[in-house]
Amino acid sequence: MTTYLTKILEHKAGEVDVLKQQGPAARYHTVEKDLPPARGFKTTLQNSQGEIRLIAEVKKASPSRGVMVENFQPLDIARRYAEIGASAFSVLTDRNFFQGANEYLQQISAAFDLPVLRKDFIIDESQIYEARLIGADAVLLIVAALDTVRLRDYLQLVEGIGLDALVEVHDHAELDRALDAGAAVIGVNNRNLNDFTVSLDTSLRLRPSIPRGVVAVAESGLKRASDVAMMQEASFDAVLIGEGLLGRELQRFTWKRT
Ligand SMILES: O=C(O)c1ccccc1NCC(=O)[C@H](O)[C@H](O)COP(=O)(O)O
Repeated sequence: MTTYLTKILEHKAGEVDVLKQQGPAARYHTVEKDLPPARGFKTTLQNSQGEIRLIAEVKKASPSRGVMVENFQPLDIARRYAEIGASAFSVLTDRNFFQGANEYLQQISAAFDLPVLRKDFIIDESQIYEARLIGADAVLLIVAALDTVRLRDYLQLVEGIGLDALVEVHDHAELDRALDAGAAVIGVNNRNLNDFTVSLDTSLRLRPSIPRGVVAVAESGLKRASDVAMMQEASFDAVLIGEGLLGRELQRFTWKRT
């Protein structure tokens, strides 16, 4: 069965063929010593002492919602999110499905001193090198998109080049694979990437199986202060929010930064 995630990954494979020809790994090894150290995405979110942290997603459009922000000004949006107390940014770099761009990440990384997550569909190590080169401090690894060997290899590569990984899961089987591979930051995505249905119960169901010492992030579908309070009550360290931050309620929430 061709699922929506499969459709995204097939398209991504074509992009990766082009990217590989640009040789991001070789470029990385040439400039490695001149790159600034990555800002700690994991360390920013861990030891949250019961105060849930915000990873604010700069998001123009999505497959489930279409265009959400007309006249999209990523730096203005990021400034607003920094002002309300975001601890880190998530920036979509996928052009085809999310109207994101590497340039948005580069601009935000250069302008703010908060860690930046590259939110994309990683299926090849060239994308991890590219993330480092454009100023990302962390990358998203979606367990549903990677076999066990690649998940482990990519986690090692991410760590080897000084980044962190947010390892995304949707169910217990994926969580087991993520933990076996050595994930230190787990994101539970409440959105089913195939039919786009959202259930906050996904986070609540999986949270007890995420061990102490592993940073736990609840992702997607959080719209109200009560949703955030529920995730804090369930002992999540952080929430990752895109669409919900476009509304006033979550912009007025008292976000605590480390
Ligand atoms: O957002 C979508 O429609 C989507 C569809 C298919 C795959 C991924 C998708 N979103 C990526 C994300 O992980 C979200 O942008 C992120 O978790 C924030 O979600 P939200 O707060 O609901 O905007």
